[in-house]
Amino acid sequence: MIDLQGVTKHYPGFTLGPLDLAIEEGFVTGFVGANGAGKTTTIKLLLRMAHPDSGTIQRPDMADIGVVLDTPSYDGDWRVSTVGKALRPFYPRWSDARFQELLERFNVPADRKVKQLSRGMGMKLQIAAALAQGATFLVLDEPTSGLDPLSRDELAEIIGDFMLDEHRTVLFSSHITSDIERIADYVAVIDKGQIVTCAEGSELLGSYRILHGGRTPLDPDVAAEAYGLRSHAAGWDALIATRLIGEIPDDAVAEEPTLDDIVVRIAKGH
Ligand SMILES: Nc1ncnc2c1ncn2[C@@H]1O[C@H](COP(=O)(O)OP(=O)(O)OP(=O)(O)O)[C@@H](O)[C@H]1O
Repeated sequence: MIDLQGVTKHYPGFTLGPLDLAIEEGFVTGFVGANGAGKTTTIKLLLRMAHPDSGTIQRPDMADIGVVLDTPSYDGDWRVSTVGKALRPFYPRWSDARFQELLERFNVPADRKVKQLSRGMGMKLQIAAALAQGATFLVLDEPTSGLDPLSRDELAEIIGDFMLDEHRTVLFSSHITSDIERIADYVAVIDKGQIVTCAEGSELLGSYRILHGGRTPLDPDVAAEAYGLRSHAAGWDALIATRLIGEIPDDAVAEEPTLDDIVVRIAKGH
């Protein structure tokens, strides 16, 4: 349903792609990468907020895509109730009753101005709008940044409810990898404009190891492919693809990385 093939986008000093990314229908895909890796650019291309220089993008109709950004893009002087009225004409399946019901459930005051909403309320307003619109594909760009643990927990619950219908799909970018680990079925890792991997969560963690070595140096061929190799007084450590790890030296130990380890070491490069 959502498929990017050979997509590129050039900005001065940054190139996204060529990028291939398939987002599985019926699942939540988490999108992670360091600052400036290309997450928002990819999301903008998906949402037609930017045009690719090349490649093809298959996505649902815009009426089926619900968008949640870190801050709402509505006019700050609109009242929450005005947001519903303003969006209604653009979405054939829009439901005022559903919008009202969700605002009440999320405790978002209908008479409050958008600019007066807290971060958590702004996020919930956007979700209420996306669900009232009848979206089947939710795209969330950094929705949990600046949110307290309670609001992040509520978002996880809302996404869980949304996913009860097997034809619904979510793409969710975040720097808070614990949120990604909790919510996402698949995780796509982007680095310097390239998708490094996209895999089911536990498969992703299983496909890398943090190797802590002692005095025996890392095999040079493996070292060339290792990420974030660090030398220190007691030896070295690095993130290495599990398939590349042959014989582990006697004085080395392999441990399963966290998603943070993977993002950080990949960003440090070979
Ligand atoms: N409109 C633009 N004009 C020029 N450069 C841009 C534009 N939009 C993004 N970039 C550049 O593209 C690169 C990727 O930015 P992008 O916002 O996609 O990264 P990101 O992974 O979302 O980062 P962050 O986690 O910090 O939000 C950055 O170097 C950024 O400066």
